[in-house]
Amino acid sequence: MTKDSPEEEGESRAASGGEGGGGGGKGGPVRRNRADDNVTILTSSMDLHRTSRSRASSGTEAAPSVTSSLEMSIQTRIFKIIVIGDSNVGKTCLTFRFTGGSFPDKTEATIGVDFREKAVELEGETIKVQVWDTAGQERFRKSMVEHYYRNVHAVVFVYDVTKMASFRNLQTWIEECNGHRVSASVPRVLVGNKCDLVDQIQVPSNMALKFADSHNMLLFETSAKDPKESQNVDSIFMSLACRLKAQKSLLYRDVEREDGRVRLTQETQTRSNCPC
Ligand SMILES: Nc1nc2c(ncn2[C@@H]2O[C@H](COP(=O)(O)OP(=O)(O)OP(=O)(O)O)[C@@H](O)[C@H]2O)c(=O)[nH]1
Ligand SMILES: [Mg+2]
Repeated sequence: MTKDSPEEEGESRAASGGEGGGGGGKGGPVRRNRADDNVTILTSSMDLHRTSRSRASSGTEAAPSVTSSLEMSIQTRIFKIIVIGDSNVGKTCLTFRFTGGSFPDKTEATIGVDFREKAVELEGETIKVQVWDTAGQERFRKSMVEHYYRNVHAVVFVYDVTKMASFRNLQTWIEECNGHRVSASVPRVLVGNKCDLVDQIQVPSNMALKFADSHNMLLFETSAKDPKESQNVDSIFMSLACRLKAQKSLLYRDVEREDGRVRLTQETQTRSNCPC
């Protein structure tokens, strides 16, 4: 289902793009990273709600309440992560598993985009991971593509391990991503989904790993369906959140009120103490 874009508020608080390189693709065995001990998942939500910042923005009333809302929202950075790939590879199920902790009974082709969000704690900082579950079918995505890539912080490319065509098409998805001026420094990961279908696997791990390495991406082979893989699915998003946190830290130096709206001035600084 297509919903209102949360971009405006995400852009205002999240670190723009990212720096420091993709950082993945170390070679060796397929990464099956487990969530870091320093990571705590606080809450999850299947719908993206308006945040305190945007509510504060609309009012012109008492400054103290605006200030306290801002103080709360300043503490919460948002990382926008988009999930891209062929239709039917399991993008909706993977994002559902991460944000909701379960496998959906039934899914329909995503139209436009579904937003899902989860608050996590990394080294004492609460961060909102905002997942954009995009449509794989061209007819359901063409009017949205610009929005997908705008101010994105990380990209998850998904293929179905039981469908070679979905793996071959990754090149096209990467080209689309590059064509939308997504910086090479924005972290990207590769996910082979549906590993529970062991008898039907068409894409060998070594082939996927080679591809991931050549594009400087980490590879995760997992299953949105298998509950035992739940932590591995979490690791996909948590590893990106860790890297983004390590790359940038936002400082809000100034709060101005302009024409009845609150405007935040932001500054970034590099950090290098990611626990992952
Ligand atoms: N066996 C198995 N089936 C899965 C898995 N993940 C998703 N599926 C199934 O694959 C089908 C497609 O899943 P979706 O998550 O809707 O696929 P999508 O990539 O979001 O598709 P679009 O929205 O059209 O782009 C559904 O029937 C899911 O039940 C998995 O890990 N294992
Ligand atoms: Mg979908």
